[in-house]
Amino acid sequence: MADTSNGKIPFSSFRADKTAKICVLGHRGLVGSAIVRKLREIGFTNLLLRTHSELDLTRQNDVESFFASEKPRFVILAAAKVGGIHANNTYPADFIAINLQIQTNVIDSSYRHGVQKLLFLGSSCIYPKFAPQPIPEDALLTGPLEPTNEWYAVAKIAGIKMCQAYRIQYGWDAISAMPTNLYGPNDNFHPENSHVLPALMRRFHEAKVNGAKEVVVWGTGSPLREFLHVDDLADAVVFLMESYNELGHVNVGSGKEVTIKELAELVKEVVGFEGQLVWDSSKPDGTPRKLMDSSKLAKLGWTPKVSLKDGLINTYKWYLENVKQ
Ligand SMILES: NC(=O)C1=CN([C@@H]2O[C@H](COP(=O)(O)OP(=O)(O)OC[C@H]3O[C@@H](n4cnc5c(N)ncnc54)[C@H](OP(=O)(O)O)[C@@H]3O)[C@@H](O)[C@H]2O)C=CC1
Ligand SMILES: C[C@H]1O[C@H](OP(=O)(O)OP(=O)(O)OC[C@H]2O[C@@H](n3cnc4c(=O)[nH]c(N)nc43)[C@H](O)[C@@H]2O)[C@@H](O)[C@@H](O)C1=O
Repeated sequence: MADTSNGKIPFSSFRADKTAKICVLGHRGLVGSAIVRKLREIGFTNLLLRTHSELDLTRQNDVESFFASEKPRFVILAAAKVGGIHANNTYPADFIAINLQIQTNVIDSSYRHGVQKLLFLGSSCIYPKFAPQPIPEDALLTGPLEPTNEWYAVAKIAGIKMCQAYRIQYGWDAISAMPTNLYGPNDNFHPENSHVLPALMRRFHEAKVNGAKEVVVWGTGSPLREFLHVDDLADAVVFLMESYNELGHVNVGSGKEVTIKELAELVKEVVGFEGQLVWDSSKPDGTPRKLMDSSKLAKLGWTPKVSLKDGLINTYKWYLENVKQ
């Protein structure tokens, strides 16, 4: 593996010691659970995990005591207040305050208690609403944000900047990954507060079971979105922990985009719903397009594996086995 260090922080292998204590925060969520699966699959044996009720990451003193006593070597921060367009638009205070609290507490305590490397997860919504497409990393802070998720985006931008500031001031190895829209096992299938893909999977499934003739889909169907299976994201996170230790954040996308209408048709087919789609244009479309430029990650040597069709089939199987009543 090539030495990708920036010359300031010594580069050391993440995979070398499978007994290293790795703290994955948010391990029961979509992303955290996939990262735990991946780490276990490649042989890590000393994972440090806490549920939200065991450790509320918004509580500074509790986070401080946790890091002081546990002293993990690596931290992957996948705990956050997360939701789809409706949740982001309806609970702006929660999205900015909870995310700022969690990430500030975790990043600062990790640094002060000797964590060797931390990975922070942002989101493609950090970029301006009308960023150039595909969106390169340096489009950050070049224009106004999409209003439906600006509160969450501002918190995530602060997280990236905090990692950069600690690297610059203290020479500490904190890196940030920016995933595109994700989906897979352990997603949130809430009817209103979830993201589009799990929301539609549940709605089409319930319509099929109940013999409904129509399913309502939000917005106009014209926005374009890029989807990445969460197992690919987990693989990319491990790859970045192993091979990246520079200042700039890194986009993680599939490179493939679909309109919401195309996505709805695909989910409908996978679920086997045979009725009609009805578009509710009173609901927001959000940003018109957000395809990320993931060439930086590709040049480092990582590419995704799971196609959207296969990922949908795998996720619906998981849904049938784990979620439906
Ligand atoms: N889902 C997506 O499409 C995308 C996600 N991301 C990023 O990936 C990360 C993980 O997202 P995702 O897995 O989808 O989110 P989930 O909502 O599935 O999981 C979030 C996890 O964080 C935990 N959590 C929330 N608040 C607290 C708290 N105060 N203290 C302790 N734990 C807490 C949750 O526990 P509990 O449920 O018990 O509250 C849950 O386990 C986030 O940073 C998100 O921004 C980035 C791009 C796209
Ligand atoms: C990951 C990302 O997720 C959010 O941004 P978003 O991409 O707009 O996310 P979304 O999945 O909620 O919607 C995508 C599109 O799909 C349409 N849509 C149709 N029908 C449903 C539906 O039933 N539910 C939802 N949620 N959307 C629907 C919806 O109107 C929109 O046009 C941000 O929170 C942001 O913070 C963020 O990081």
